[in-house]
Amino acid sequence: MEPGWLLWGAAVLLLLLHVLAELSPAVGFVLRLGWYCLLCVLGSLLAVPACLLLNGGRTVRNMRIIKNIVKAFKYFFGLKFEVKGLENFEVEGPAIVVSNHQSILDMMGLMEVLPDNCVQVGKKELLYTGIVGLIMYLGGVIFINRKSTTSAKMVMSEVAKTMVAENVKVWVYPEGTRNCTGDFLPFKKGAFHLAIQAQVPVIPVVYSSFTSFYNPKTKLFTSGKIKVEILPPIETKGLTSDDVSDLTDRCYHTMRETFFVLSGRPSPSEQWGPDQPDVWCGTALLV
Ligand SMILES: CCCCCCCC/C=C\CCCCCCCC(=O)SCCNC(=O)CCNC(=O)[C@H](O)C(C)(C)COP(=O)(O)OP(=O)(O)OC[C@H]1O[C@@H](n2cnc3c(N)ncnc32)[C@H](O)[C@@H]1OP(=O)(O)O
Ligand SMILES: CCCCCCCCCCCCCC(=O)OC[C@@H](O)COP(=O)(O)O
Repeated sequence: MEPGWLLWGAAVLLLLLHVLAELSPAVGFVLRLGWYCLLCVLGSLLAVPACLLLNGGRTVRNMRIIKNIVKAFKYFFGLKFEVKGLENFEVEGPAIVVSNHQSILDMMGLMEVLPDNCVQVGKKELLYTGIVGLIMYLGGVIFINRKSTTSAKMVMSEVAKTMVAENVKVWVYPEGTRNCTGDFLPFKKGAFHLAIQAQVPVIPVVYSSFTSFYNPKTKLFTSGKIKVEILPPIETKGLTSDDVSDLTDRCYHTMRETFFVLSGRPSPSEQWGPDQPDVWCGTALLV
C-alpha cells in the first residue's frame, strides 16, 4: 500500500476515535487510558536503548532520561501542573519522599517534580508489564512483594542501608495502593521505618484530588489542573522504632490537611481515613 493511503487511513481512524470519544464518555475514557498506556510503551521503546547506551544498565541515572520523556505526556491529555515548594527537595543526601497515590496517571506527576538520584518503591507485578517493566527496572525502581510483609520488610531494610551508601532518595506511596476516593487511605508504616532506620528526613509531597477530571467509576477523563506541593522535610535524627507511629500520624495529618487545601475542599471531620474505604482498584494490575 502507498504511504499516502496509510496516512489518510490513520487520519480517518484518529478522527473516528475522536468523534467516538466525544459521543461516549466511557469510550473516551478507555481510549484516553489506552493512549496513555501506548505512550508508556512508546516512551519505553525510546528510553530503553538510550538508557543502555548512555548508562549501560540498571542505575538511578536513567531516571533523568525517563523523566524527560514522561514530562511530555501531559500535553497529550491537557493536564497542567502547578508546583510549589520544589526547594524543599534540596536536602543534602538521602531522604524518603512520601506522596499520595490516586492513579496510574500519578507517574506523570511524579516525573514532573522528581529530584535527581531518586528511585521509587513499586509492587513487583509492575515488572511484568513488558518493556514498561524493563524501563522501571533500568531506572532502579525497588520492587516489593506486598503479599509478603516479611519479604517486603527485608527488601526495605536493605534499602535503608544502600540509600545511605549510594546517596539516593527513595519515593514511597505510603497508602500502599492507588486510591481515587478523594481522601487518603491509612498510611502503611514501611516508609517511616525506612526513614528512621536510615536516620534520613521524610519529605512529604501532596497532589490535589483528581476527582474533578479523572474518575474511573464514572468513566471521566478530561483535561485538568493538578496542584502539587512539596512540604518541608521532617527530620528523623535521634528517633527510634518507638517513634514510627507518631511520625506516620504526623505525616498523614499534615499531608491530608494540605490535600484538602490544594483540592479546594473543606476537610471532613478529622478521622483515620475515609468512613468506608472504597478501594476500587485494589486488585487490578493497572486500571
Ligand atoms: C520513558 C517512558 C516510560 C513510561 C513508563 C514509566 C516508567 C516510570 C519509571 C518509574 C516510575 C515508577 C513508579 C512506580 C510506582 C509504583 C507505585 C506502587 O506500586 S505502590 C504499591 C507498592 N508500594 C508500597 O506498598 C509501599 C508502601 N507500603 C509499605 O511501606 C508497607 O508498610 C509494607 C509493604 C512494607 C508492608 O506492608 P503491610 O501491608 O504488611 O503493612 P504495615 O501494616 O505497614 O506493616 C505490618 C507491620 O510491620 C511493621 N513494619 C513495616 N515495615 C517495617 C520495617 N521496615 N521494619 C520493621 N517493621 C516494619 C509495621 O510497623 C507493622 O507493624 P505494627 O502494626 O506497627 O505492629
Ligand atoms: C501489558 C502492557 C501494557 C503496559 C502499559 C503500562 C503503562 C502504565 C505504567 C504506569 C506506571 C504507574 C505505576 C502504578 O501506578 O502502578 C500501580 C501501583 O502503584 C499500585 O497498584 P494497585 O493500585 O495496588 O493495583
